[in-house]
Amino acid sequence: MTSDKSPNVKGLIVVDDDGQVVLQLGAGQDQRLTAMVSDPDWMAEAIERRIVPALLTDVQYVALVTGVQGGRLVLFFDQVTDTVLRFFTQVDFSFDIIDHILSDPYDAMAVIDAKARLAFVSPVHEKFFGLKTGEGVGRNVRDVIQNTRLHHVVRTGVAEVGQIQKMRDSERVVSRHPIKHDGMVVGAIGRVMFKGPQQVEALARRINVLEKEIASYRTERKVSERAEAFLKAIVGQSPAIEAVRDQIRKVAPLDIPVLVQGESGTGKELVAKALHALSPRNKARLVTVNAAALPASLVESELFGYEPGSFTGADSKGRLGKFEQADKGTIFLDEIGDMPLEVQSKLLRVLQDRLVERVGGESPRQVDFRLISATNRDLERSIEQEKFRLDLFYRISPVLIKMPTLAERIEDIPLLLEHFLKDLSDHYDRPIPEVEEAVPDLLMGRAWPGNVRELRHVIERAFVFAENGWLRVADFEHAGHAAPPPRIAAAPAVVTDLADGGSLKDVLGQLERKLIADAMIRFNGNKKKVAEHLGVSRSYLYKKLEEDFEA
Ligand SMILES: Nc1ncnc2c1ncn2[C@@H]1O[C@H](COP(=O)(O)OP(=O)(O)OP(=O)(O)O)[C@@H](O)[C@H]1O
Repeated sequence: MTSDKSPNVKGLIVVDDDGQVVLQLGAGQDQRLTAMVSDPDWMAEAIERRIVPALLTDVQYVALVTGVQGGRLVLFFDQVTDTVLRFFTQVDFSFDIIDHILSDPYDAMAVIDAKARLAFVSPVHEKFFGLKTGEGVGRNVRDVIQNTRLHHVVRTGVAEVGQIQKMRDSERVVSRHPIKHDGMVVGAIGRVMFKGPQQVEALARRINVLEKEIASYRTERKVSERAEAFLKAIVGQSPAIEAVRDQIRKVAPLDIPVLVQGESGTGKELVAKALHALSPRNKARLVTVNAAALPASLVESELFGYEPGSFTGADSKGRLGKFEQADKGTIFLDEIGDMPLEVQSKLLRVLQDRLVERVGGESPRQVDFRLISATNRDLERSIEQEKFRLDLFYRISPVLIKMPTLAERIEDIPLLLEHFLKDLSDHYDRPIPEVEEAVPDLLMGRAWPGNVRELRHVIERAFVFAENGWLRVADFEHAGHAAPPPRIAAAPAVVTDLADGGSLKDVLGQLERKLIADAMIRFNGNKKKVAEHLGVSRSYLYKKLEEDFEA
């Protein structure tokens, strides 16, 4: 190194084999350094490490210890950066590391000074160029290394990274860095990063593959988190509901039909959603069909689709049936027990052959779906009464998941209460209320013929009355729900407003009209809210409004 700014030898001390100082030059005359090298412990360590810090209060040196005939030579260098000083202070084998870097058989390296003269060529690089050890040193880099640009780098002070350099008929990917001292370029270092662009391409390909793998793991994780969310949506910790969750986990990955049986409002649809979300078909659709809501005349075209112009009133473009929509996914046939017998026969054929024929179509189409069905009916009884086909029952129910009624898992009510209050607070954009201690007991003490759906409605009505951030027993009374004696269904208070007499059907009809009218007033005619509030479907509400109010 020739620059004044580069580390300089500031002095030296020579000691003989007995440890006596025999020569001192420059900084080596400093008494403190003399005392240091005269200390046998310091010298033993310095011989071992070869490069050691020599720190005085006002100046810091790095000492290099080397053997000479009849003794040792200690050279003192100054202008050492903190990092270098730290390296030599903290690493006992710093000399070995430097030795490794300079002679690493995989690391081809060349160092030039500010005048573009080679100062060092690593052994592997010398071998590559057919040079003997040290042969290139002192020569201009351009005369030794083909297509080098190191001389540019010392001139411009700008690094060049990842460049392809042709040397001796092969290409190498190289990096060239200027080396600065106190802001001045004192030299440059060139290193081979990869043995040829192919190596870089191979690396890029590997990175690509890894990136794709990571992306697919991320998607998988997201899918499984989403799937778990569907399981969590089935709120409850009772053994009965835990058993349902276990069954879902076991059965979901298998491609077999599942029948979910349970009273209305027990969460059958939630089970169907979780089964789909945890199945390998979760990237395709879950298509829900409510068999009870379909008039018999439309069931066929709904399920199997129709060709353009196949019947009056049909969409001129034709329509995909639900089975085709569920291709590669899951079809959920809700209320399957209410399906007319003739449709049951057609469904049976689809389940046997996995072929659907559109209304007005000529050739059947192959579809790939998983079937989940649900019913609140006792299908065995329907079979006895010849309302449901036995062969269809076998087809749809290789796995049967029975939903517990709310009465069978009454201990879940506090959790359900908490869950619905959070949900309602989000929905109505109100804070979650505190719950009076007696409320869970009140809810656990009554009968729930409508199961969780009914519980949700009761909580929602009381929530509307909740004031000052508290949900109290009185709010349930306001909502007309504390009145019935525990677990015995009684006529709601509104019955007293109804006209006396008439058959049970008439009285129930009147009661229904009154409830609908009250709700229409309360929700300003918003039919969606009215249907939700009363726990009926919107189509049922429309039908009732047409029959009873607009006629
Ligand atoms: N375990 C549960 N955790 C949270 N919510 C539930 C649970 N069970 C049911 N619900 C809620 O109760 C309501 C009714 O549930 P769902 O529609 O799944 O019942 P269902 O058994 O399919 O009823 P139906 O036979 O009348 O169609 C929904 O609002 C649902 O979110």
